[in-house]
Amino acid sequence: MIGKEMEIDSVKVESSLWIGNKRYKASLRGWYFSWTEVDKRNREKKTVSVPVSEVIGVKEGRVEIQPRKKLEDSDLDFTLFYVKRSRRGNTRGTLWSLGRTQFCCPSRDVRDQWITQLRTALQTHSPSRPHRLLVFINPFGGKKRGKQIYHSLVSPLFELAGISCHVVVTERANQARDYILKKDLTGFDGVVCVGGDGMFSELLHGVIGRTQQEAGVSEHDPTVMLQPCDLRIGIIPAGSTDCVCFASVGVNDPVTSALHIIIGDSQPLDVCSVHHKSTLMKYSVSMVGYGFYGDVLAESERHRWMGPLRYDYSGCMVYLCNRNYAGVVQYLPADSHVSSPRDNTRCLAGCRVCSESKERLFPHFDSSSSLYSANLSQVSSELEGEWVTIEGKFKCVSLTCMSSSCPRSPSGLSPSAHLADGTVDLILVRETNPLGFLTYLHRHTTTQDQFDLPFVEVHRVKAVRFFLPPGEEEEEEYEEEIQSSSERVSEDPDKLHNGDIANAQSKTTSQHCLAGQKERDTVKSARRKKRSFVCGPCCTKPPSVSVWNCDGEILPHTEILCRVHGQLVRLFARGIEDSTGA
Ligand SMILES: Nc1ncnc2c1ncn2[C@@H]1O[C@H](COP(=O)(O)OP(=O)(O)OP(=O)(O)O)[C@@H](O)[C@H]1O
Repeated sequence: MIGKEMEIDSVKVESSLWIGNKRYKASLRGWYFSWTEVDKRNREKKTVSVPVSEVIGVKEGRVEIQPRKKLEDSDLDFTLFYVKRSRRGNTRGTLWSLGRTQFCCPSRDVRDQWITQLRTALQTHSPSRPHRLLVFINPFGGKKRGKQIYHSLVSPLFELAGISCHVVVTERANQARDYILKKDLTGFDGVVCVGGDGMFSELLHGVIGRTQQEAGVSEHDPTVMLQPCDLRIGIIPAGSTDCVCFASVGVNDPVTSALHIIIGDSQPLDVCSVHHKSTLMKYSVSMVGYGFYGDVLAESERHRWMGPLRYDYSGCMVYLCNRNYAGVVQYLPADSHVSSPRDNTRCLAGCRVCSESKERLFPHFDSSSSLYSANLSQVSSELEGEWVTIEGKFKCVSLTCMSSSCPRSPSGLSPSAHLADGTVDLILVRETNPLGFLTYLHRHTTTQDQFDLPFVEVHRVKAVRFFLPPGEEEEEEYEEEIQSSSERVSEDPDKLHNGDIANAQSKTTSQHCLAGQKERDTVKSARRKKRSFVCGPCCTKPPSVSVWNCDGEILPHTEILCRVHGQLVRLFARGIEDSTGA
């Protein structure tokens, strides 16, 4: 008899269940819920096994949520929703969708026991699932489909999983960042953005800034040990660039990301702080690039009206200019015994290098030393040979905390970079001929090694300084002009940001510092934007100095210090699942 087969303890159930007219032997044992088809002669056939940690929800009756919600109430049925995997095209990652199976039980009692036990198992085996989330939607990101993506694809899944959400549709840039910095966040288990990399960056700055405010840590001190952030960040990709999502999940698919959030995945992420003297400029998780990548961004800003095409156009134009920039790069090498940018490994879900990383300590940093001396010998002697110095002319200098893979470059800027090992990859492309540089760029789109070129070098590092060679320092006059403009801005914040008056209120907080910085950046960027990085018939003297592109934003200074903060934040993700094993 079916009823007698039922055996229950806290997380163990076994009984016959029916799917359609086929009988299955189902069991819930520890971490797995499995069902095996049994034929009329009691022979066992194929087994399906779902980890409890990947169950999205268990509902009474026959339930459908897609394409629209439908419920057929019945005393004998229950519906199980879970993560289903499939491969997507030529990308490395695994696409997740919502799996659904309707089970019919022999009695109502058995049905209720299954539901109770499955829900208990969920609580026991998935303690880090979020219950309440703060969601920010950028209605103008990407193809302007953020609201539609959230309401049609994501919200029904959150509802099914019993997650309650407070949704804010942003009305201006930096609203999400300011909200996180200022408002009461009690009760939220995480923050989620529906948008692109720019929206993610807002959440990143909000979460890091808030955590440091509460811990009484000054973000402007480049030597300080930042406090790791508790609030996890989720990304629902809906932008024109979804690089962070792509590099941490392997695909940019809203449903896959929503399911990772629901099951409470947690992926630590290294963050690079970028300082100029004693001022925090920005945090970066993907790319900080000078030279080619800076020029392309600056040029594309001048052609915003072209839409996404502006990147291709600007890329071609800047390439044709064949510009090189003089600079001094200093770096603090990471331990080369642990990993290297050319070891041909990939940072995948459960990465051993990341999990063994103990790079959160930063033992070599000497806070008393001058960081930005133009006198090279002075800098070297002060740091007693630990920093390596390279001076030369570069096509580009890039730093990347992660592989920075994207659909166009599936392996990314540095294919073997890790998400959370406390290091950053420094890529130096020295002066070369246009064909050589084209080869370098083209290899990003193929499987060929882009570092296997005589003018390219790559180093795994913990910190980088960049400054101009003696005699080519940043213009003081320019600096002063910017300073006085930003002072005027601070006096009258309305002039720059309508409705952003709150920025002027708490002058001592991190929020104010960042907001004030943003305004200074705006003024500086506006000036820099006027400077053309493309030389043509109208360009008399090509600029000798480029700009830094920091995760898609132009930095207002050339001389910077970048420092990695290992595992500073956590995403609702698990790294790229190896699709060959999925
Ligand atoms: N309501 C809004 N109005 C204007 N800008 C906004 C709004 N909400 C967010 N933003 C800003 O828009 C910028 C771009 O947003 P997002 O990254 O979501 O889209 P995107 O299409 O990928 O953008 P981009 O290609 O310019 O990086 C972000 O830097 C964010 O600060």
